[in-house]
Amino acid sequence: MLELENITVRYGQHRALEEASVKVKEGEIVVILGANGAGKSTLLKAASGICEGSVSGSARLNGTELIGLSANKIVDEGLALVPEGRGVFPELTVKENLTLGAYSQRARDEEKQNLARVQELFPKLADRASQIVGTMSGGEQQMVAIGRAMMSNPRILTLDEPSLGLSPLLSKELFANLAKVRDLGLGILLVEQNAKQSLAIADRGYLLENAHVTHEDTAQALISDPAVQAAYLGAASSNESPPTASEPEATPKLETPSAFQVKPASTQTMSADTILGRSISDLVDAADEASRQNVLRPVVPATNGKTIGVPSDRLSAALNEIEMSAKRALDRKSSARPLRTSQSERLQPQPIASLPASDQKPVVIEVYRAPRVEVYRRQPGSNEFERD
Ligand SMILES: Nc1ncnc2c1ncn2[C@@H]1O[C@H](COP(=O)(O)OP(=O)(O)OP(=O)(O)O)[C@@H](O)[C@H]1O
Repeated sequence: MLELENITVRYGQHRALEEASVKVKEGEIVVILGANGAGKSTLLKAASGICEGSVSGSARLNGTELIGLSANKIVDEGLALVPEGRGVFPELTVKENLTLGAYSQRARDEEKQNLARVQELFPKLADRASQIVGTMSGGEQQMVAIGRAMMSNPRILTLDEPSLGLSPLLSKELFANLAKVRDLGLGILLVEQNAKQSLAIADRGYLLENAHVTHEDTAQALISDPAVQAAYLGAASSNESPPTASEPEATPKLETPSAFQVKPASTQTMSADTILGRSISDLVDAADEASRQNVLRPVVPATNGKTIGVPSDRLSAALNEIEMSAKRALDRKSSARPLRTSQSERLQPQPIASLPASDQKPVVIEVYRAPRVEVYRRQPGSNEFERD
C-alpha cells in the first residue's frame, strides 16, 4: 500500500501542498481531482522523488519510507510514474522504450515476463515493436508510456493527466486500459482533469483544492455529490446524467477529435493581487516613481513580512513591454475587418492567404490553463492548430 501522509511542499515561499494525505491499495484505482495549480502534480512528484520543491511528510510504500530516497531507488521500491506529457523517447522504437523501462533492479530479473504482460495487455505494442514512437498517435504513445512504466514491475502506478490531449475515443480506450491494469493487481494513483471518465473507473477519490485535500470518498459517492457534480462533472451546464462508478462510459457521441482542449477554469482562482501581496496598480505606481527617481527600491512585500528588492529598471522594462503589447493588440483590433455575423462563418477558420496584407501573420491562440500558458499556432494556409 502507498501511504502519503501530511505531505507538504514549498517552492521557495510558495506553498504548493499542505499536509496532504492519500492512500492507495494494490488492486484499486484512486483519482485525485482538483483545479489547475491545486498541487496534484506536485503530490505525485513528491512521492516519486522528482519534486523541485522542499518536501516534508511521509510517503511509505509497503512500510518503506520513500521521502529522501533517490528517484531510481523509489522505482526500485515499486512506485512508477507516468509523467504529464508521457515522457517517452520519441526517436526510439516501441521495444526500445519498453526495454528502457526495465532499468530498475527489481525489474531486470523479470524483464521477459513483464514484457509479455505488457504486450498481452496492449497487443498493439507487440505488433508495432519496431515502430519509432514519435510516429505514433497520441493514444498509442500514451500506451507506450504506461507500458514503459509497467516494465519497472511496479506495485503502484501513478499517472499525471494521462488523457491530456487525447480525443474522447482515445481517452475512453485509455481509461478502459487502466481498469485492466488495476485488474492485474496494481494500485493506480491517477491525477485527472477528466473527472467523468476517471471517476467511472475509480474505486475512490480525493479532492485537492488550493494545496489541501478537502474531501475523500468512494468514487460512487463523489459522482453523486452535488458539489462534485457542479465543480468537476459539469452538472450545472449539462443535462447529462453523471456516470456510474465502475461502469465504462457510453461511447461519446462526438467522435471528431477537437483541435485543442481548454481545461475548466478553477473555481478557486486567486487574483494576481493576492499572489503578489500588493495590487498591480500599486506596483505600476511604484515602478513609475522608481523609474523617475532611477533608484533600486523594494516593491514586493514577501509573505514573511520582509521586502524583496526588484530593480526598478527591470520592473519598468517589463511593465513597458506589457503596455506596448496591449497597445499593439489594440491597434490590431482597431484595424481589423468588420465582424462577421453568421454562425457558420464564425466557426470556419479563416484561411491566412485570404487575409489583408496587414494580417499576414500566423494566428496565435493562447489558451490559458493557469498557471501556465499554452500557445497554439496555425500556420499560413493550414486549418490545423499545433501546440508549441
Ligand atoms: N518547479 C516549480 N517551481 C515553482 N512553483 C511551482 C513549481 N512547480 C509547480 N509550482 C507551483 O505549485 C503549484 C501547484 O502546481 P502543480 O503543478 O502541482 O498543480 P496541478 O494541480 O498539477 O496543476 P495542473 O492541473 O495545471 O497541472 C502551482 O501554483 C505551480 O505554479
